[in-house]
Amino acid sequence: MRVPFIKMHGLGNDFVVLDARENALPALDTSRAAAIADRHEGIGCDQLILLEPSKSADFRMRIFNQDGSEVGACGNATRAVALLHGEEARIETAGGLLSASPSDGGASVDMGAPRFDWDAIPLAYPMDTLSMPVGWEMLEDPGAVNVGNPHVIFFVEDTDAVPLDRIGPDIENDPLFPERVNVNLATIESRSRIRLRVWERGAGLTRACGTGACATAVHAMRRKLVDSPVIVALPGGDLEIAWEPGGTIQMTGPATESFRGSFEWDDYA
Ligand SMILES: N[C@H](CCC[C@H](N)C(=O)O)C(=O)O
Repeated sequence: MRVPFIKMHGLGNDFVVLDARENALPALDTSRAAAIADRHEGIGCDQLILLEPSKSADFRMRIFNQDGSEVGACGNATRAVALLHGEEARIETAGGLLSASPSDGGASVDMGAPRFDWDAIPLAYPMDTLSMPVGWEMLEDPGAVNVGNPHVIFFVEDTDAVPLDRIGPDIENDPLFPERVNVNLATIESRSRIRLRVWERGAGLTRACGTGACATAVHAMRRKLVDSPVIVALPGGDLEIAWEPGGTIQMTGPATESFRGSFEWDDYA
């Protein structure tokens, strides 16, 4: 069975998008998702995105990390599929109902309300998620936020001075995080700008992480370190994040279609 795909990215965080809204696809399982996402033997991407019909929204977006794990949110992919859809969209995801408005070269997305309770992150036991009494090597005093997926955020003097490729997997897989976690390293440059590097759950170091930018901005606002809106500067480029306590998170930034192609479904088992 020949299957078309659209290759897209948000600030270099890249996706293979399968659009099954009109024509259903056979069930996509973890191993097939990982095989398609494999950068050496597959098409290659950070996340595989599957669009399907929805009973409660314009369409459903399913998100599979490069390791095949299915997760609840992907900020950069939400902007990409909004651009692909081409008009205002309400999008059903496992992490909640989102609304997106495409603009030229990108999109603005209402990412829903952040959650802070320890069991909403989730953590393995009760803890203050605004200032957690835990640490890994030179990283300490993190915060945790769920924005449809779990994030832990550390403030550091210099994001480039931390060996995130070595420490990231240790934190991602720590038993404190029963569903694993995305690891964010942030430097507060001013009250209107944050520098951010992310080790993503199930994908590793990426050039950008939209939900990481949302979680980090909200955490920095809760600690009264920045104002809203704030620019989050990722290796791949900038996102603008706005939030007020009690409200939902607004994320604005670019999205790009790289190319289109097709592949033989049965080649990826
Ligand atoms: N790795 C994330 C999913 C992708 C998030 C990221 N690519 C974004 O733009 O938000 C997780 O396992 O929760």
